[in-house]
Parts: sequence; C-alpha cells; structure tokens
Amino acid sequence: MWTTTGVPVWRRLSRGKDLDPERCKTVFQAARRPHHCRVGKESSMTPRKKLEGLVAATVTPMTPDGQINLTVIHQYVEYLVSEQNVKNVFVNGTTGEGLSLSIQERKQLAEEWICQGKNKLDHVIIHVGALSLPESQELARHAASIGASGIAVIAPFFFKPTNKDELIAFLQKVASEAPAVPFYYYHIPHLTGVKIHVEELLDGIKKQIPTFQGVKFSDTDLLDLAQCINKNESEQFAFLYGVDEQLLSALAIGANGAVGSTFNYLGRKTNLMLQAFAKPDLALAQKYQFLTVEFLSFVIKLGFGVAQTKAVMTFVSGIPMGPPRLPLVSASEEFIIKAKAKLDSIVWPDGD
Ligand SMILES: CC(=O)N[C@H](C=O)[C@@H](O)[C@H](O)[C@H](O)CO
Ligand SMILES: CC(=O)C(=O)O
Repeated sequence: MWTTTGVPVWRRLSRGKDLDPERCKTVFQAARRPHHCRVGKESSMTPRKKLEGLVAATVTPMTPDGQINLTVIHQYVEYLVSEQNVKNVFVNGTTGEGLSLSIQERKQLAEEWICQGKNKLDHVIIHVGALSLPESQELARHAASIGASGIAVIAPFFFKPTNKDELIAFLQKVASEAPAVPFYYYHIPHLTGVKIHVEELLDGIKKQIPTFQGVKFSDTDLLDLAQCINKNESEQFAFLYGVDEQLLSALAIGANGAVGSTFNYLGRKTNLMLQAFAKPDLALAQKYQFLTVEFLSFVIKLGFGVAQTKAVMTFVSGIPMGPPRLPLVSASEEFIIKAKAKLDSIVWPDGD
C-alpha cells in the first residue's frame, strides 16, 4: 500500500504521531479491509464501563484454505452491535480457536478487533493464555500495547498446576506484563482439566494480582460460583458465566453477565432474557432460557462444538466464517440443514 508520493501508507500515517511505523505497517499489510484503522494506546476502549451483560466469544473467521480472514471482522462488529445488540467481545478464546492459532495470528486478530471495535464496542477482552509462559506474557504485553480493555488467561493444561499457589504464580507472571489492564481468570475445567475451585483461587488474589478484575466461569458448578460471589461482595469483581444453556441460574445467584459462543447469534434473544430477569419477569426469562435450551440440546445431540458454531454463525449472519482448523473439522451439510430448520422453527416470545 503506497501513496502517490511513493511513501508507504504506514510511514505517512505514523509520521508526526506517536505511532510505531512497523506496527502501522503490520496493521496495514495485514488487511485489504474496507475500513482502515490504527492500533495503539490511543485507540483503547476507554472510557470503560464495568464489564457486564453479554460478551460474545468470537469465532475466528477463516478462508476456505484455512488462513485467518481479517477482512470480515469489520462486518462482524457491525453485525454484533446492530443485529445482536452485543457490544462486548472475547477474542481468541475457546470459540476463537485461540490455542490453535500462531502467536502472530493471535496478535493480528487482537489488533483487528480493537481497530474495528473502536467507538463501536464497549469492551474487547483478549484471551492471552498459552502453554508457554513467555508466549502468554508476550501476548499480554501486546494486548496492553494496543489498548485491550481486558486480558483473560486459562490455566495451562498440558503440564498442569496442581494447586492454587502454582496456578496463581502462573497467572501473576502473565498479569504483571500488563500492569494497567484488567485481568480475568478463565475457568473452563472440562477443557483444561484444572479443577481448582475458583472460590479457593480468589481468596486474597488481589494481593498477588492487583489488576484482578473477575472470572469467566465456564463450569456447571454453581455452588462454587455462589461461594465466589458471596465471599467477594466487597470487591468490584465481574463474574461472567460461560454455560449459556443455564445462564438464568447463574444470574439468579448473582452473575454480572456472560461470555459465550451463542451470543454471536442468539445475543438479541438472550438480551431479552436478561431484561426480563431484571424487571423481574421470571416466567418470561424462563421462556427465553427454555427456548435457547431447546435449540442447544437439539444441536448438542447432533454433535456441537466450535466447528458447528462457525456454521451456525455463517448461516444466521451471512458472514462467511469458514472452516475450523484441524483437529476440528467442518460441520456436515446434514448438521447445517437440521440446525437451521430447528432455529427457524422456534417461536420466540417477542414474536420472531
Ligand atoms: C466449551 C465452550 O465453548 N463453552 C462456551 C463458553 O465457555 C459456551 O458458550 C458454549 O459454547 C455454549 O454454552 C454452548 O454449549
Ligand atoms: C465461550 C468462551 O468464552 C470462549 O469461547 O472462550
């Protein structure tokens, strides 16, 4: 990308501004995207509201040959905000196949989401967890440098921490690389195999991790969640639930919101559930939850994971999310036909 004066665009744009020419170069070269934007501290998501409500765990769009596809992220942001009323995203997590991406790809995706989300999204949380501590630290520094509104980390899951102190030590080493960025622990024991109770983990955590801000709680153990909420009443922690099928139960026990894959395409309906719960109209809230449960239990029986989420998001939004990366394989045509028919058959209380 060169200007008519023969000066590369990224050099011209970085001139006279506090921007690293190399970073501009990466950002501009990364994309043939419709709306250019720059990253850097000045594009951070401030002013920040407390993270609450729905957070979409984004899928990572890929081209048919398996490269990350940055070009549709602009459209993806527009879609979430205007069609789903969802203004927070969680990037490079489980749904985003974060652990299947290279470090370079993860950085490019983080930059693109922050660029395209500027003035449109409230929070862009970047998942920076990795098996290798220095890689995770590198991603944390990167997320801080581009103005992420938060970072999240899962427990390392090949060599696993065996107790609270080992897990905290790892998290602390990552969090301290981004000392001005809110830090979230991402608890997903059925995938990591790390089953240390969050209640135990949170006991005194602010002393070791001053940036600690909350938990993305992707487990069905509502006793643990309840204890976390109850014991940390005086803190401003955000408890974001991650099992979309039973979000209403987590709200009842005091969760502040949710991070999930289904808010990509059921965000508007789930927002209506949140509104009904807040009113309070518990019967209406249950109705919404029962309908999302009807869809999810149907697709879970067919076999439901990130590949299928990409397929559902593609047919609902019209944005081509592409295939997943191996070892995941694309959803079958049969799955897509059945899932679409099921979703179309649902009659929602708001008349849709
Ligand atoms: C394993 C996984 O991806 N969990 C997601 C978030 O944590 C959820 O949003 C689920 O995709 C959702 O609850 C459907 O089962
Ligand atoms: C669901 C979720 O939070 C994730 O994909 O990481």
